[in-house]
Amino acid sequence: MKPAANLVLVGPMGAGKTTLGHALAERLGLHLHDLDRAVELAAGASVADLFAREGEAGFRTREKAKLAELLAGDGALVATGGGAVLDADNRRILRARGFVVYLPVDVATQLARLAGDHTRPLLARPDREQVLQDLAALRTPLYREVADLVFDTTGLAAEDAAAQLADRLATQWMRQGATA
Ligand SMILES: Nc1ncnc2c1ncn2[C@@H]1O[C@H](COP(=O)(O)OP(=O)(O)OP(=O)(O)O)[C@@H](O)[C@H]1O
Ligand SMILES: O=C(O)C1=C[C@@H](O)[C@@H](O)[C@H](O)C1
Ligand SMILES: [Mg+2]
Repeated sequence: MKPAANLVLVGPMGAGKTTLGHALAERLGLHLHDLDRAVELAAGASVADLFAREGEAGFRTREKAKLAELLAGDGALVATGGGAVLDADNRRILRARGFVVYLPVDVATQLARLAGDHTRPLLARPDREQVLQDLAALRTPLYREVADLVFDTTGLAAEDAAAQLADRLATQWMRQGATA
């Protein structure tokens, strides 16, 4: 088993990485580093503004730099953005520096959860269902490639999911020696 480093949540938009991440942080007594939020704070601009100003490529460059920064030390809890796994260097660093939990979610659930959302530029179009299906086809293998644990939250409220995930981590991630 790889040595304990950082605990990282990956998965599609609306999987609950940020929401579950906050609930998990409270349970584990850790601070949640939300990658999207960290990029926004460093740039002084929202994800949507960065996409508009710099294109997706500009956002991905910022996301990559911030992910490397967050995973440079040990013991951090990080919620990534849905596209962080696209970059091969990111996947390498996730595997090397993180105990990675993949939160899968189906497209119908994503559509329902993100119905009123205007903060995710990739969904700022009418054919959201098709977009989410195309993203899933491309990205599901990448989430699987980096995952140490697949944790299905279907039917669970975020708080209950956090409680169950904390139990699973107690027998897996934390027993490897991570400080939580
Ligand atoms: N387990 C859950 N049950 C019900 N609703 C949830 C659950 N997890 C998240 N949600 C809701 O889904 C929406 C999106 O969740 P969240 O922002 O945590 O997704 P995310 O995985 O961080 O997405 P992104 O990749 O875009 O950052 C929020 O409104 C949140 O309240
Ligand atoms: O799935 C994605 O590519 C994205 C997810 C969000 O977390 C943000 O990082 C941004 O909206 C792009
Ligand atoms: Mg998020």
